[in-house]
Order: sequence, then C-alpha cells, then structure tokens
Amino acid sequence: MSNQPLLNLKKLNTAFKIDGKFYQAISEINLQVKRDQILAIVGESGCGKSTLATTIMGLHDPAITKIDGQAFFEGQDLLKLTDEQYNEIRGAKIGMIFQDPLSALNPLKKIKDQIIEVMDYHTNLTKEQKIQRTLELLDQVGINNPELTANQFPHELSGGMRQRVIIAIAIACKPDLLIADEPTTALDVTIQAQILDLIRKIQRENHSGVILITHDLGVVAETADEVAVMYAGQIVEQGTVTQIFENPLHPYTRSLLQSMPQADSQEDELYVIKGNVPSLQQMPQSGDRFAPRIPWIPASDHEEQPTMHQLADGHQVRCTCYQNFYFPAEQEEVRQ
Ligand SMILES: Nc1ncnc2c1ncn2[C@@H]1O[C@H](COP(=O)(O)OP(=O)(O)OP(=O)(O)O)[C@@H](O)[C@H]1O
Repeated sequence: MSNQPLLNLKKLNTAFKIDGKFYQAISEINLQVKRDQILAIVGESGCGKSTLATTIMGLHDPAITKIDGQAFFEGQDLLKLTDEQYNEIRGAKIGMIFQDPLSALNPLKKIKDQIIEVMDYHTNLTKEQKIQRTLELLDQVGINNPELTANQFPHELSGGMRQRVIIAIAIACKPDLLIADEPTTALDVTIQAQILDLIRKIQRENHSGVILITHDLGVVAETADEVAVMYAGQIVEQGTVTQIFENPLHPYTRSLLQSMPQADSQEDELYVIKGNVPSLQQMPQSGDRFAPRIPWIPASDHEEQPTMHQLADGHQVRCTCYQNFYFPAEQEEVRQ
C-alpha cells in the first residue's frame, strides 16, 4: 500500500461573499490524512471546521464562495474536478457523516430506500444484491434487527439508531475517506461512546482515513491519532494525540484543555475562555488571532504575521507567542 497521503490539502482557502465582499472562513490550511488514521479537527463553534469539511466535499456554491489552493485526494486535485467528476467521488470514495441525523435523512423514505439510493448511483449491483448489502450494512453498524429497521421510517428510530443509519449510508460504498462532522453532538453520552467505537471499528475494517470534526476534546482523546486545532479559520497547532494532550503549546490549545472538565480533578472551578471567536468581517488582520482573548500577554510576544513552526518531533504550532504564555494566577475567568 502506498504511503502517499489519502488527502493532502495545500494552502486551502475558502471565502464567503457577504454583502458583496469576500471574507475568508478558512485560511492557508495545510493538512494530510493517511489511510488507517483518524485526524481530529477541534475548535470552538465558528472556527471553520465545517467549512473545511464542506470544501473537501465540494458542497459550496461557486457564486458566493471563493476557494483556492489545492486539495489532492488520491493524487487528484479535487478543486479541479467538474461537477460530474465530483459526483462520482462524493458518496463513493469520500463519505460524510453529518451532525444532525434527523435533518440528514429524508423523513418520507424508508431506511432501506435511502441506503439503496447511494448504491443506485455508485454501483452496478442487482436489486437483490443491494437489499442484501443494506441488511449487511445495518448489521455492521450495530442494528439488532436489520430487516425491521430497513422497513422503518426515520421518525420511528431513536437518535442513536438514526446516526447508525447515517453511518451505514456513508460507508455503503466503502469510502477511502470518511468525514464525520460532530457525529455525536446530538446524542446522549452513552450513545456517543458507542458511535465513536463504531466509527473506529469501521475505519479499521475498511482501512480508511477519517476526519473527525468536534469541539469536544474528550472525543479527540478517545478516538483520534492526530489532532489539528483550529482557531478563527487557521490551524494553530497540530500533532499526535500524545503531543497535543501532554505538551500543548499554543495558548488556544492550552485554554481549550484548561476548560475541559477533568475526571480526576478535585477543583470544582472550570476555566472559561473569555470572549468569542471573531466573525469573518471582524477577523484580526495581523498578530495572533487569539491574542484579543489573552490580553495579559503583551503584543510584542506575538508574531506580526504568525506562521507555523515545526518542532523537532513534528509537532507544529502557529506563532511564537506560546513561548511566554502563562495563565494569570488570579483567574477572573472562572466559574463555579
Ligand atoms: N455560507 C456561509 N456564508 C457566510 N458565512 C459563513 C457561511 N458558512 C459559514 N460561515 C461563517 O464561517 C465561519 C466558520 O463557520 P463554520 O460553520 O465552518 O465553523 P465551525 O467551526 O464548523 O462551527 P460549528 O461547529 O458551529 O458549525 C463562521 O464565522 C460562520 O459564520
């Protein structure tokens, strides 16, 4: 098997047209996803995670979106594909699991018809083969009675069951790359763990690469191999799970970790990152984009135009501001 990355993003930018002007939602994204690897993309709401996913999936309207850079998938630049070529790849070689299983399913169609639809488009299987594969898929995603579920409508299923169906649709054609956008956000905690186990199991069985988008560092720690931390449209830090959790560098990563509840901690106060992710129109044009949320760090500690720095072990961090970063002793930003 080639050790070429499955997906290789180079200086990928996506900008949206707002009031007649384009504003960048993701900037200069360089990322690689390999087979047999789960890459987590983590960051607060509004950091650009979904925009990155939908850019890879080719789901943007060119009239209001400007995309540039390169996005090589199995050596082919996705940004150069025609709509027809994209349709061949989407659903077959790249599968997507959406956040909200209810809105991703058609309420008027039986589950089996929604799974078969993908196979109609991408395979030459006979009707019997497609029904057989549908039952196998429902079994593979852990549905106890595939025959029953196949003939049900989405509203007859629980949230966890619906998400399993979404996963069955996403993997129906054994995609090489699976993009899961907040796949467990709408589910309760025990079901979340089952769905993450399922994604991991499928990734191993199919030797696929997975991009797992989440705002939840607990999910990252449990599931991912590699982590890219996004803030305000940029990757601010990237490394293995061990590097990110044991040696977080960028102030944003450290703040995210600091705000995460610790099972073994005696403290009942959680750190809160003050302020908000800037809107696209209010994006800082120079300095570290996270600087306004750590005002106690002097401006001179930030690079004027922050760049990614690669450390000896491959761990990458944007801006040198991490070298002098500390949390103030007297935390105003705490809550009970
Ligand atoms: N079609 C669009 N037109 C204009 N702005 C958009 C569009 N889609 C997203 N944005 C903006 O781009 C930025 C990134 O949004 P995006 O949804 O990618 O973030 P996210 O990290 O995935 O957040 P969430 O988890 O809430 O989806 C936000 O400021 C958002 O308002």
